[in-house]
Parts: sequence; structure tokens; C-alpha cells
Amino acid sequence: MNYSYQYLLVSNKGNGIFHVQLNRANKLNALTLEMWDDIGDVFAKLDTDENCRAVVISGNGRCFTSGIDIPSFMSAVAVGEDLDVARRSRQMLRLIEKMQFPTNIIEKCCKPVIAAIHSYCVGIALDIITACDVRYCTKDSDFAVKEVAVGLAADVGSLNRLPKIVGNHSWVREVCLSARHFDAKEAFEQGLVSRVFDNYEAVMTAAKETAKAIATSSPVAVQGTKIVLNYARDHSVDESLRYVALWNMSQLQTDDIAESAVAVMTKGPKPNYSKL
Ligand SMILES: CCC/C=C/C=C/C(=O)SCCNC(=O)CCNC(=O)[C@H](O)C(C)(C)COP(=O)(O)OP(=O)(O)OC[C@H]1O[C@@H](n2cnc3c(N)ncnc32)[C@H](O)[C@@H]1OP(=O)(O)O
Repeated sequence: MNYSYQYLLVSNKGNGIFHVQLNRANKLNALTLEMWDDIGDVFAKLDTDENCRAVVISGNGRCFTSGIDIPSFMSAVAVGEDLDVARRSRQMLRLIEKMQFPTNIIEKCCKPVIAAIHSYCVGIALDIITACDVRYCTKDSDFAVKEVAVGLAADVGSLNRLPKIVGNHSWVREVCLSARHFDAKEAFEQGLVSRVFDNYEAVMTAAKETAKAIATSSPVAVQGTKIVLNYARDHSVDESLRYVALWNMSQLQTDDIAESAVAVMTKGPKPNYSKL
């Protein structure tokens, strides 16, 4: 697959681990609409790339990302200015739904995605990381659900996913309604991130270690686990038990179970599982 993009560095780190790096460092990785489309394209490819078993996403340079590229955003919302309200609104709907694709595909991508965050993680950055499976950050991280500060209700995922990640809805509403910045300690205490590290090198090392643990496990088990966890988050226990039963009706017939059982019983190395 072709993973060449102007402002994204996508590298195959071997052993099933891919690294996606936001790479517009001189603008603090502010995301142009083209970059945003490219993120959707990358994760759609990684979803079906059988060489990929786990993904780490991070930012190059000073930070993860300072959010949407503001000039790019201003030109996007000026869509169809010459049209009547009905037609302009329909164009706007198409634009918003298109803008929702990258975060949706990060979440739906059956390969687990680990966000390795450092410094600024603002606006659309929260939309990205709340769609990821695991979030680690550096102690200098600076988060903000910033959309209210630029005049809009966030519409590509933060408002929809943050309340499912963080149980404290008073806190969720406070940071979303006020656009207040919060630090790594607060993000950890509220459960937005699961681990905090001293610096970029340390957060990347940990993210890659976790990616390795995932990538060396059975891809049938790992991908099934992500898909079932996504389903369980949005359904009742009864519904998701039925879902996992139907899912595993086929997936329990995998060779990976016998191979794993031998490895566990003999205390041997992890098997070399077939691609999926
Ligand atoms: C339907 C669409 C839905 C999507 C909505 C998404 C919404 C959002 O993402 S809202 C959040 C938007 N972002 C911001 O409000 C942050 C803006 N940036 C800043 O406040 C500061 O840059 C920051 C506090 C992050 C860092 O300040 P610092 O002094 O350390 O650096 P700067 O000199 O300001 O930045 C360096 C260069 O990067 C450019 N830049 C930074 N952020 C953006 C951005 N979001 N958009 C465009 N450009 C950005 C900045 O202009 C500097 O460029 P240059 O002057 O050429 O050196």
C-alpha cells in the first residue's frame, strides 16, 4: 500500500507496528483539511493492511497538534456562500459528515490505535485521541476542548466520545463548555489518559512497547476484542453478550487458540500467528 503523504509520516516499524506521525512541525501540526482527509485515508488502509497489527499516532516537533489549521477551517465554513439557505445547509452537512470520517475510521479500524501525546493537544486533537484505544501523554501535555473558543460546538467526535471515556460528566461539561486548558495530571486523574511520561522519547517507547505486546498476540483475539469493546460501549450487557457470542461463533474456530494454548502450557515463546 502507498503511505506517502505531504504532512503525514507513516512508517512500518516491523513486527506489525505502524507509526503515523503528524508532520507539519513549523505550524505545530495544525491540521489542514487535506491532512485531515489524509488521516482518514491512512486509517482506512491500515484497517485492511494485513501487515499492520497495531498503530501508534504522535506529532513531530514541539507538540501533538495545536488543532485545526485556522485559515483552512475558515475557508471550509465559507462553503456555498452564493447558495440559498437550503442548498448551503446541505453542502455544510456533506462537509461535516466528510470531516467526521477520519475519527470514525480511527475508532472502527480493527487494529488498536495508541495515541502518544506531548505538549499541545488542542481542539481537533481531542477528537483524534478520544477515537483512539489507548492514550499516553507526557507530563508537559496541555489539553483543551477548544472549539467553543473558536465559535463552534465540536462536531467530529470529542463531545460524543469524551463522556463515554470519562465518568465525571460535570468535569466533561466544564472543559467542553469553557474551553479551559488542563494538564497531564488532570487528564490522568479524570481517566482521559492511562499513563504519563517524562518526555516524548519515553512516551513513544512505552507506546511502542504496548503496540508490540498487541502485535505479537493473536490478531483474531486482538481485533475481536477491539470490535467487541466498541460494541459493548454503546449497547446493553445483554446485547453485547449476544454480539460476542455471534462473533465468536466463527472466531473460536481459529488455529490461534491451539497455537496459543501450546505456547502457554509449554511456557514457550509466543506463536508466529498468521496474518489477518
Ligand atoms: C468541521 C470542522 C471541525 C473541526 C473543528 C476543529 C476545531 C479546533 O481544532 S479548535 C482549536 C484551534 N486551535 C487553536 O485555537 C490553537 C491556536 N494556536 C495557539 O493558540 C498557539 O499557537 C499555541 C498556544 C498552541 C502555541 O503558541 P506558541 O506561541 O508556542 O506558538 P505559535 O508561534 O503561536 O505557533 C507557531 C506557528 O504555528 C502556527 N499555528 C499554531 N497553531 C495553529 C493553528 N491552529 N492554525 C494555524 N496555524 C497555527 C502559528 O501561526 C505559528 O506560525 P508562524 O507565525 O508562521 O510561525
